[in-house]
Amino acid sequence: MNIILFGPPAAGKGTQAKRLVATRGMVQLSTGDMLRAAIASGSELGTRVKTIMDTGGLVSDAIVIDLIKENLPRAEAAGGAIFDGFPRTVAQAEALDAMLGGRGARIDKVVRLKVDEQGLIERIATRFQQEGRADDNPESYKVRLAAYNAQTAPLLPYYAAQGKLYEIDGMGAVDDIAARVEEVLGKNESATTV
Ligand SMILES: Nc1ncnc2c1ncn2[C@@H]1O[C@H](COP(=O)(O)OP(=O)(O)O)[C@@H](O)[C@H]1O
Repeated sequence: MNIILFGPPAAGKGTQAKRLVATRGMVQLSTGDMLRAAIASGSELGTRVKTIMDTGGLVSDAIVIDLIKENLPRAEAAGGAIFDGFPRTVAQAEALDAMLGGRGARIDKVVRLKVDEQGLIERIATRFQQEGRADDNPESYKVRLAAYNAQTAPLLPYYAAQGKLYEIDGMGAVDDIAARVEEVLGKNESATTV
């Protein structure tokens, strides 16, 4: 099973992805983690993306599509991928469909974590204090939220049209949200339609 965890920045996608890695043995494919690893390693790619990431912009589709492509075989071997922070544009979603299709696979479900904006702002302030991620500062976070609304939110009708979109309440305790995700993954009935 291949799934996408969907939602605005700081919605809790990474936290839920890690739970699914632990409970289901799936592989988390987080383009944000891959890009941060590239920066930490001091690679040429890392140097190229650092400023864009720190200021909250999106890196180019070609870069993140390549990162996903490199990692698909590993997820396939484990029996499934959890896409976290990818796709973020319609072009990325189309490339993902093509890449999976070429391997005889597909996205099975898209789980949207619905969160309120005030909740996100509080989360990000806490995470900035705890983890010190450069792009969690208030200015960059505003840019990330704007990028989500302009470029990523249009993926909701894209996946709804494919009958793959499931929406859950992303507010509350991590365990409660994890239970909602599990419920959706176990479901056979039809997804949200728009
Ligand atoms: N799929 C992607 N397309 C473009 N840029 C990306 C993508 N994934 C990650 N990035 C870059 O990495 C940053 C951090 O992403 P991520 O770790 O997913 O954090 P969050 O979900 O908290 O915003 C993004 O703001 C963007 O600059």
